[in-house]
Amino acid sequence: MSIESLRGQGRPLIESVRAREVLDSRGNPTVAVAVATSFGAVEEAMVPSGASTGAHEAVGKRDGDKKRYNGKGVLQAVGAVNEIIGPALEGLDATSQREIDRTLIELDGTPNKANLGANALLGVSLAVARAAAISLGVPLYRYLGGPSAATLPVPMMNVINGGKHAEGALQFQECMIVPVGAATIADAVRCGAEIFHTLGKMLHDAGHQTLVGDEGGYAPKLDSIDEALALLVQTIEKAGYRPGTEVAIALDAASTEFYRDGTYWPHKPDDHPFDAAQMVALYDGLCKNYPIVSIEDGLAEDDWEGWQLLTKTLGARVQLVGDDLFVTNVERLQRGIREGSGNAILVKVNQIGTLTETLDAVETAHKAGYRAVISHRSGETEDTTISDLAVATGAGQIKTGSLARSDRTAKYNRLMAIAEELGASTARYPGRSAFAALTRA
Ligand SMILES: C=C(OP(=O)(O)O)C(=O)O
Ligand SMILES: [Mg+2]
Repeated sequence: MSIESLRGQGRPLIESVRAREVLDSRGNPTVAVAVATSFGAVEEAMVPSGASTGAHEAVGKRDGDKKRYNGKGVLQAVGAVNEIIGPALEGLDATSQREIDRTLIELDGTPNKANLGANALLGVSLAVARAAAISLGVPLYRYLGGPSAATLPVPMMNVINGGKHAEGALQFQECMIVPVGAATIADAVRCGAEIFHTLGKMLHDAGHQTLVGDEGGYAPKLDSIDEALALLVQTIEKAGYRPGTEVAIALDAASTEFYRDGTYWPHKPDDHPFDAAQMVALYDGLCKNYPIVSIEDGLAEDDWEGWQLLTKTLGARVQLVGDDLFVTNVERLQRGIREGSGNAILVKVNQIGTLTETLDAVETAHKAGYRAVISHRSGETEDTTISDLAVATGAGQIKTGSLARSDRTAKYNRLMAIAEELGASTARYPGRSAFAALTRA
């Protein structure tokens, strides 16, 4: 028997691929895909969706039929999986993820995956990986990351929601707490929950409403980012932690959302406009006054020049994360690396649409000395694949919302389960070192 004929033997083959429509955390429809293998494994993945989406993201397919889910139905994407993608993958080795993702990209045939839909492709790509892992009897993080998958991520927990994720609140989209002083992921989660509840009480006592936004953080009507940050520092102290040393702060300005005609409007729509240099000065001031370790989308998605200035000014001291700027896209990331824009990438699986392209983005970042932060979307599901992905890639950081709403806590709970499975002597929690500058290759 030749080596060729042996290839594939003993491997789990894809027997069926089935998609269906399910609800996400905003009550909008999204795609769920189940993959069955010849080893008897059946695993499902669900696709998230963003609200402050970047212009350069891969495009998920929505039906546009106003009579179903106000035009947001995903039956076309479901049909693409059941009628086109599934039949093309049946019989393939489920462990050949790179070949499968290439097939998905070719079947779609467009640069932004608008033809079959990035939601259709991603659901299949993730479900294949999940089914392959279960078929081989290994957890997903180990299947994807091998023996080096032992680093739990430091979470950036979004406790104050603004921008597009909460009505009438701050322009800045996310104010996050970062438990850099915790010893384990379980300690980090407990610390986050304690601060979250303390914040709720402080907001209530100050007469603010304590309803939560899309990512489970509070959404008080605060006048300025300064007010939000001062409140966070006070809350961290009140909860019994030292701001900066034990719990740091991270921001996602999501500034593309308040960028119009070449200027930024970081305060209120009727306040005065800022140019990029003024925005950089604003961040410089905030970083001097508050223990900020990370700023995401400080400038807009196509303001490459502004990003260079931001990086020159703050890049040695602060993590500068490109979300809408890089959209988990290797080509855009490579431009940023060449030009010195940012020093970290936010990694969202549905921005690019396949697992291997996501892994390539993380690898490209790490090789260039950029950090990678694995991230949820504002519209999520109970799917916890990103928790495994964070451990598999050794990214060291995750952004997955607040300590309320089960679409967010599912990710934290999965991380704690992974840590327990690895065991205390194996699981690493990098703490502050997750934010130390990587050496450039
Ligand atoms: C998670 C985010 O929000 P969305 O999913 O709405 O893009 C983000 O901007 O980082
Ligand atoms: Mg963002």
